[in-house]
Parts: sequence; structure tokens; C-alpha cells
Amino acid sequence: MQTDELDALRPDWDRTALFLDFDGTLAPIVDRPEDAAMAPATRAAVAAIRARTGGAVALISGRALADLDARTAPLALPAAGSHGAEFRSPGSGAETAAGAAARLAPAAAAIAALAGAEGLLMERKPGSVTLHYRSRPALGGAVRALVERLAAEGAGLRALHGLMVSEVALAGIDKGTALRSFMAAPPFAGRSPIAAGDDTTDEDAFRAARALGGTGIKIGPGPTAASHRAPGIAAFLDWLARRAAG
Ligand SMILES: O=P(O)(O)OC[C@H]1O[C@H](O[C@H]2O[C@H](CO)[C@@H](O)[C@H](O)[C@H]2O)[C@H](O)[C@@H](O)[C@@H]1O
Repeated sequence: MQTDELDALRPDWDRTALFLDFDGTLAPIVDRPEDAAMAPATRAAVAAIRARTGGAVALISGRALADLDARTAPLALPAAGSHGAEFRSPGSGAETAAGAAARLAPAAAAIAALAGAEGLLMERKPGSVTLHYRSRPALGGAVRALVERLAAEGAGLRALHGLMVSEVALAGIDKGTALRSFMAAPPFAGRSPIAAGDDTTDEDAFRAARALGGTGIKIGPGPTAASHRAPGIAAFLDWLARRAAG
């Protein structure tokens, strides 16, 4: 679909809700997930937009919620982690989708076996199991095939493929369901949503935002359902800082 230049997008923060991905959106992509970090200027821009929207800013990430909180502290934003399987709305505690650990356990064991055998990085999150192959891109095909098979074999599971990573996640839950849940209650309800992200997993959020009369911002190249595009994270963060200021 046609995407427009980001410069043309000037949100009225009194009427807008902002949903932000983390890796590749607020923090540059790096080789090791544990090294991903948000710059102080990015944290300040997010805080300023939160104030201007009356609190209608949330994170929607593939990361575990606890990990996300640590990397974005002291913002303590409303957030969905594990691609929506963990959810914390404003002023409430975090919830994880029912039965997540039991549903994911067999897949976690199989993924741990391949990770151990091949020296790949595995992340066990409350709502998904992740296998990274950035350190060994040639294993991408094998990783994707394993994750597809495990998701097909388990009940209520699905395969997710992102940037040098594949995950077994929960079926029926994605970044779009998370965005819709936020939009159903204050301070998000009644506002026009903007969802920003860089990965294929963000497409569900873009579609949900558009269905609610809002828009999506795709960061980087590739097909997208988003209506606007930033050529890369630097351009997106520059836009964010400028829109935070005026
Ligand atoms: O939805 P996001 O907030 O973008 O999270 C998606 C995944 O991000 C992390 O992995 C990605 O970023 C790493 C650090 O830059 C990079 O090394 C890796 O190759 C990327 O796939 C995170 O580790 C995953 O758990 C998230 O699902």
C-alpha cells in the first residue's frame, strides 16, 4: 500500500494515543538483546508526549514486560509484553494470558535443546519462547522450521518470525489485540491511535490502529499496512523529538 512521508504527520496530542514498539523503534537494533538501550533524549521525548496526551502512551513489545520496564525505567508506562500475552493497563497490575506457561512448556524444552546444541540464544518469556539466530544466520531456516513445527503441534500456539528471531507464541493474541485492549479504556478511549514499529510483528498493531481510525508508522523498508514510513530509526526518533517539542 501507499505510505506517506513521516514529516507530514503532525498529531494533535489532545486527541491522539501513541503505541510504541521497543527494539528497532525506541532502541537501535544491536547484536545482543541484553545490550539494547534507549537514549536519554528518547526517554525525554516519550515522557513529554505522555504528558501532552494525558497519559495516553503505551509500549507494545515482543519483550517480556519485566525486561521492558527495566529498559524504559523510570517511565513506568502502560505496556503489553510478549507480543500482547502480558498486559498492564494504567493503574493496574500486570496480567499474563491464562495457561501460558503450561501451553509453552513442551515448545520451550525443544527450543532449549536446539539452542544448547547449536549455541543459539533462547529467551523464555512469560508469553512466548524465543530463539535468536543473529549470531548464526545460516541456521535461520532450521530455526524457522522448528518453530513452525512446534506451533503446529501444540494447542493454542502460533509461530512468529521477526528480525533474526523466531518465537512460539500464543494463538489469538498479538500486538493488535493489545492495542484494541488499551483503546477500550481511559486514557486511550476516544483518541485516535498511532502505532509505531519496525518489524513484521508490528503489522497487527498497524492494522488495528487503522481500523480504529488511526494510523501506523513503519520504520524501515518492507511491505506494510502502515500509512506512514520513516526510512530508519534515526528518522523516527528525530520526528518523535520534534513532535514532542511542538
Ligand atoms: O516488539 P519489539 O519490542 O521490537 O521486540 C521484538 C524482539 O526484540 C528483541 O530482539 C530483537 O532485538 C535485539 C536487540 O536489538 C536483536 O539482537 C534481535 O535480533 C531482534 O530480534 C528481543 O530480544 C525479543 O525478545 C523481542 O521479541
